[in-house]
Formats: sequence, C-alpha cells, structure tokens
Amino acid sequence: MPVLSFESVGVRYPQAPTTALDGVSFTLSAGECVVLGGGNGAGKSTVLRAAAGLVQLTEGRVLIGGSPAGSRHARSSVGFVADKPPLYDVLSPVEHIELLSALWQLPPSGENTLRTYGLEGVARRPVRTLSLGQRQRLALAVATLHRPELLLLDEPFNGLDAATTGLVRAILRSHLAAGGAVLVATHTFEPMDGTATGALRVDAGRLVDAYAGPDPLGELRRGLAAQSAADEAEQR
Ligand SMILES: Nc1ncnc2c1ncn2[C@@H]1O[C@H](COP(=O)(O)OP(=O)(O)OP(=O)(O)O)[C@@H](O)[C@H]1O
Repeated sequence: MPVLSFESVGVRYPQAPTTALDGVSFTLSAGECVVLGGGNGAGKSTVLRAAAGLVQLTEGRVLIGGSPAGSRHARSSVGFVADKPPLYDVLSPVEHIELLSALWQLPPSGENTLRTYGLEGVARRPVRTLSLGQRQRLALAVATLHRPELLLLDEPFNGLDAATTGLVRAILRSHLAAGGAVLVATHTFEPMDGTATGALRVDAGRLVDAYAGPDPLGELRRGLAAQSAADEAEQR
C-alpha cells in the first residue's frame, strides 16, 4: 500500500477566485523521495497541506497508509515542516522537544535529539533568539520526533548555509534508508540532487508531469524551463 495517495484531489480556498488544486492524483511509496516543482502559486504548498490534513478538499481524497489525511492515525504517520514553521518564541528547543514528547507519549529524548540536529549549543535559549537555520533545524526535529513514515517539507533549504543544508540532506537520506518517504516542495533543487527518486511538476493547480527516470530533477528543470518559455511566448 502506498504511504501517500492523492485521488483526483481538488482544493478551493474560501473566497479565492480560482481552484488551488484540480484533479491531482499521484502515489508515494516507502523509500521514495519526490520533489514538487512549479512556479509561484502553482499549488505546491497546498499539496503538502492537503497531505497533512490541513485543508478541506472540494473533491477526491488523500490517504496516508490507507487512512484519511488529518485522521489521528494519519497524523501519527506524518511529519510536516511548513515554510514558516510555528514555534513558540518564549520556549527553548529543549522545552519544544519535551512538550512534543509528552504529547506523543514518547520517552524523554531531548538531549539526543538536539545533538542530532546540531542544536545542543542553543538548547536552553528562547526560540526568539535563534537564527533562521537553527529554527529550521528545530522545526525538523519537532516534526520527526514521533518517527513518522512520511515527511512533508515546504522549502526546507530556505536561508540555510552549506553545513545546515548538508545536515538536512543527511537526515532525509537516513529517513529514506530506514524505509520512510519524503515529499519536498521547493524552488531550490541542488540540495536534492542525488537524493530525489522522482519529481512532479505542478502548474495552475494541476499535476502536469511526473518524472521517475535516473535524473528526475534534470527533467523537472527542463520541464519548468519549457513552461516558462511557453508562458513568455503567450504573453508577447
Ligand atoms: N489561505 C489561502 N487563501 C486563499 N488562497 C490561497 C491560500 N493559500 C494559497 N492560496 C492560493 O492557492 C494557490 C496555490 O497556492 P500555493 O501556496 O499552494 O502555491 P505554491 O506553489 O506553494 O506557491 P509558492 O511557490 O509561491 O510558495 C495560489 O493561487 C494562492 O494564491
């Protein structure tokens, strides 16, 4: 059974003039790492939000290991890092880990987790004093604490230096090696070269191409370039 399946999914935000997603269907299996590409407003973040069960569908269904997205069983299998992850400014990283561990009824693992994510030096500082990259690492630590099978990441490399980019990539690779699956929405493809097993191209809420060859990101780049050229020609 796929880890994630989209079946003819449609989403229309309240008061929005157009549909955000229209008839989107795809599946993601264990060990797969798929990059979602597309221009601004194409629908990438909405795909991730639908998989996390955070938006109401206007048609179709999204299943996580057979359970509807957003259900308790589905949520326990999903780790979502939004483009602006919600963290508590007044709490420290170690307090975030303690809070989420209690919520998921996990044994205490704060120090170990923070070491894995290179946050031991800032473990007890309030989050409001952390850099963008440190916040991003904490968001990933929090999202993966309950060992979800599926990771959903929205622009995970935004504002990260080379070392932190490498750390995030290593964490994704070990998640995949352990049989997990990853779906990443991004405009920054380089960090995913050699890790992505597939790519999807979204345009105006529709899934217009799926790439699964030996170089899925190369194919995605070419698809996006051809689309930009066609859009420009149409505007002339
Ligand atoms: N909360 C919202 N309310 C109304 N419309 C929304 C909302 N969020 C997104 N949209 C619209 O839905 C469409 C898809 O947006 P989405 O954020 O999924 O695109 P994206 O591909 O992630 O874009 P970007 O690359 O700019 O982040 C856009 O037309 C956007 O304006």
